[in-house]
Amino acid sequence: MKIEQKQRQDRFRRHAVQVKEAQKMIEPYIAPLDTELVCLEQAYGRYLAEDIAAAHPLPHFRRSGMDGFSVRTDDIRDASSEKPVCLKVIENVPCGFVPQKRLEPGTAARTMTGAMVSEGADAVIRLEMTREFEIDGESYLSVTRPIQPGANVSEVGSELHEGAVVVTRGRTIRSGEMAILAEYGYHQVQVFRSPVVAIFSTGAELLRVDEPVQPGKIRNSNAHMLAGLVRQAGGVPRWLGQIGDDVEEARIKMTEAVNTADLVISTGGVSVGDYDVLADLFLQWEGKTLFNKVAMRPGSPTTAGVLDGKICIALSGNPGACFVGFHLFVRPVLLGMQGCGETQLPEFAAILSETYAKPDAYTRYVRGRTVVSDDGHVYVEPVGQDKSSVMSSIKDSDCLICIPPGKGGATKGSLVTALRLPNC
Ligand SMILES: Nc1nc2c(c(=O)[nH]1)N[C@H]1C(S)=C(S)[C@@H](COP(=O)(O)OP(=O)(O)OC[C@H]3O[C@@H](n4cnc5c(N)ncnc54)[C@H](O)[C@@H]3O)O[C@H]1N2
Ligand code: MOO
Ligand SMILES: [Mg+2]
Repeated sequence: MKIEQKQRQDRFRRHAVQVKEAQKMIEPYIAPLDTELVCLEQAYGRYLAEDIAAAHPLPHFRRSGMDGFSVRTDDIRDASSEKPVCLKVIENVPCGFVPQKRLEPGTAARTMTGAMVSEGADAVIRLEMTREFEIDGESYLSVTRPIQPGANVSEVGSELHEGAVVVTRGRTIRSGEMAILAEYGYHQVQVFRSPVVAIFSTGAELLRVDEPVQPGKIRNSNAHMLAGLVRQAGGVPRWLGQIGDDVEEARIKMTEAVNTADLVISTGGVSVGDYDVLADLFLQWEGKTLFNKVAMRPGSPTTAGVLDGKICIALSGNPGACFVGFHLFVRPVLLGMQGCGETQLPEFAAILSETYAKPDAYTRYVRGRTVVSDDGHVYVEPVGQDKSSVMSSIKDSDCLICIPPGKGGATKGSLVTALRLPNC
């Protein structure tokens, strides 16, 4: 039998692994990258490489929650409109200042929101609940009702106690984390290095974006979609260009990719067609092929392997399949390389808003949109054309609806599982 013929038969003879099984096959090769120190301004979107513990309690002083007066609630326990209580104002405490005097019975201090509550005080009464007046150049206030001890005072450590772990290693730094890091004085922070992801595309039909459209040819949309998806997952895309349908060219490109990146993704050429050169490469390369078929649609010919310790994921050329394959297989690797524990897309249960009749032997990941009804029920609806070759509906999806394998598809009103897509 000629080599070529044998190869073709090998290409047809594929064992489809389940999605979870395929993910597990990649897992042993995922390792967190080294770490680096970046300044806080550059830290947004990066993944923390250290636990952040509260170096001091928060707040670290007794803080007023209102513009008002620090008072001793005992002093005003019996205050009423008929019998107002008068307190002498002994000092004025703006934000950022330390009160100089302790409150003795019958006194109060003017204390603004965010300022330190005076010693001896156990509450802050709001300005609106008091009437101020002067006698002989001295300030007083009159109070006509009592307030609860602790009112409008944030006690030391009431938000965070000293030593509490506030942000854990592997967490993405977003606005809330930025705030905590700033509060605790992290002008620099240790983060995981961003994985460099080599991307190359195969296909003689591919045009660059700046080339005029030609009969039979298409512009390379996958490469740009993937660059966006890689960025979204914290990676740095490294575009290695597009190659024709030549297995030797693919071999050279794969070697270059492995030598210059932490992770490799390619698009196209993984099915059983005459020019599916990546499929051929994975049958005769020096690397270890992990799987070359997954029991899913779109993206069943998605292939993965390891070369020189680097994970190489060959995504399908069909844009819908490329998109789904990225989320199920590439994104978890990228997140794992950045120390993130939660690498899979979050699952949620929802009601299918219309029947999805297309049956399949494999699980389908249908591009969908989430809608919350007025009565609070969560629905998911397919976002229009769902063929693997359709690209234009990708932008409208915020989830992937999982349609289980079987003859019937899934009917309107049935409960389905969906995977939440990150903001792509
Ligand atoms: N006889 C069979 N044919 C096909 C099978 C099969 O089992 N038996 N599987 C089908 C399935 S499922 C899929 S998915 C596709 C997979 O195709 P490939 O991954 O080999 O991708 P290509 O053949 O290179 O291209 C497919 C399609 O996608 C377009 N494409 C390719 N690259 C890009 C790009 N960078 N940007 C935009 N569009 C791209 C390409 O022009 C083709 O139209 O195979 C089925 N066939
Ligand atoms: O598995 Mo393919 O991606 O359905 O079309
Ligand atoms: Mg093909």
